Amino acid sequence: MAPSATSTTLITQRNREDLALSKTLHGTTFNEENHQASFLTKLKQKDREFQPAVVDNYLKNWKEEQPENETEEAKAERQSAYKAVANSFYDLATDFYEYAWGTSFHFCRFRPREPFQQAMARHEHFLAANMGIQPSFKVLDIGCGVGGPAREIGHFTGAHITGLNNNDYQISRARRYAHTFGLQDRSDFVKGDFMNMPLEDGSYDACYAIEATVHASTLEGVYGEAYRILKPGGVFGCYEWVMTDKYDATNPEHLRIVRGLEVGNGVAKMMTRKDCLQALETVGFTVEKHQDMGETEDKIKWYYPLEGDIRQANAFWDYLTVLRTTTAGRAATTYMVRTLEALGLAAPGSTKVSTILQTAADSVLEGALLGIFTPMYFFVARKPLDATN
Ligand SMILES: CC(C)=CCC[C@@H](C)[C@H]1CC[C@H]2C3=C(CC[C@]12C)[C@@]1(C)CC[C@H](O)C[C@@H]1CC3
Repeated sequence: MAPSATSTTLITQRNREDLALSKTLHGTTFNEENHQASFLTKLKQKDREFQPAVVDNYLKNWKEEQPENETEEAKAERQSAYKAVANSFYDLATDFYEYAWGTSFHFCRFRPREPFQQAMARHEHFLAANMGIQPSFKVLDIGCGVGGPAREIGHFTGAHITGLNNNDYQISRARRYAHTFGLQDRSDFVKGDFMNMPLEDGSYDACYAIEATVHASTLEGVYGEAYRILKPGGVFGCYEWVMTDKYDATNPEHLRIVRGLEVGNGVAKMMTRKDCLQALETVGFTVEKHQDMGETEDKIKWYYPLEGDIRQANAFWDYLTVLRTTTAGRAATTYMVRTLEALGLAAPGSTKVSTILQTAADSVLEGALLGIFTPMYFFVARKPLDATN
């Protein structure tokens, strides 16, 4: 069902509030003329009172220190706050991501001697090719970040891409990048909640999500919306963040890693591989392909930039990427941010953000090394041709 008139008014009202909050936090860095500002300028320009409040509010979503002591009620409360969790996380983390990683916020596989940006693009092409995206297609990118994958897949396939995102700061950046890179005529960006998409039933030929639907409160909710907006016969492709079958929900060590994945990445609840396949089936998709792309014989593992194996870097820019993302590089960033904050050259709260991101990297790496986590559970699913909706 498309949203009713009352819910549309409510959505418009919330969107205005979100935008006002985002503009307050980012200060002048939200403005068009500061789009290209350096990371250091962005750290300095954030609102000095508002940023620490956003950080503290974000962390309050995990009140109980020991994950095994957390009540079902507390977990449910966080799940229902999924929107605020993800929105405040990306308000805080986006500048750090762009500084260290680029404009495509996901992991990828690597071939020997393959430069980082090329590998990232190949990962996006792999998804688009497996989905069979054609130039005539109308495609939705669910949780589009600042639009890196939408631009790459748009150029690669020739299709029209709509990016859907609930974070105003990221949407404004995605729109400006689309202009800079000449894709403004074949892309647009819509502000909205992917659990309640402001889009018509049966209006897209294809949709995809790259490491984004993990921010939903339930996978049935977001996959159900993907199903609704697709035309009969439409295709949904995804790289999903999930806990693998090796994950044991009674193991305190595993629970600690899950907690790190959640706090460090703006995730209200990590789901399992089984939850993912079950949700696709429940909402009516036919699963055509599914595979953990992280569990391969690849010589160079997808997590190498976080692990810090600088020998795998292949291009000049890769050395800079790896230097920023390794354990030492991450610690150096936090040290730099702490010093800048003490000198008044970075807004208060910046060091806490850097520390939250350290937790992200540590838990991603620990989960990967134990084989209990993958950020690239790949699937292609189809809405049946005879679906009535
Ligand atoms: C959050 C989700 C669902 C997906 C994003 C995946 C990755 C792009 C990020 C996961 C961990 C992130 C970290 C950084 C960049 C983006 C990620 C790799 C940093 C390297 C950014 C700079 C900080 O100083 C350290 C961060 C570590 C974690």
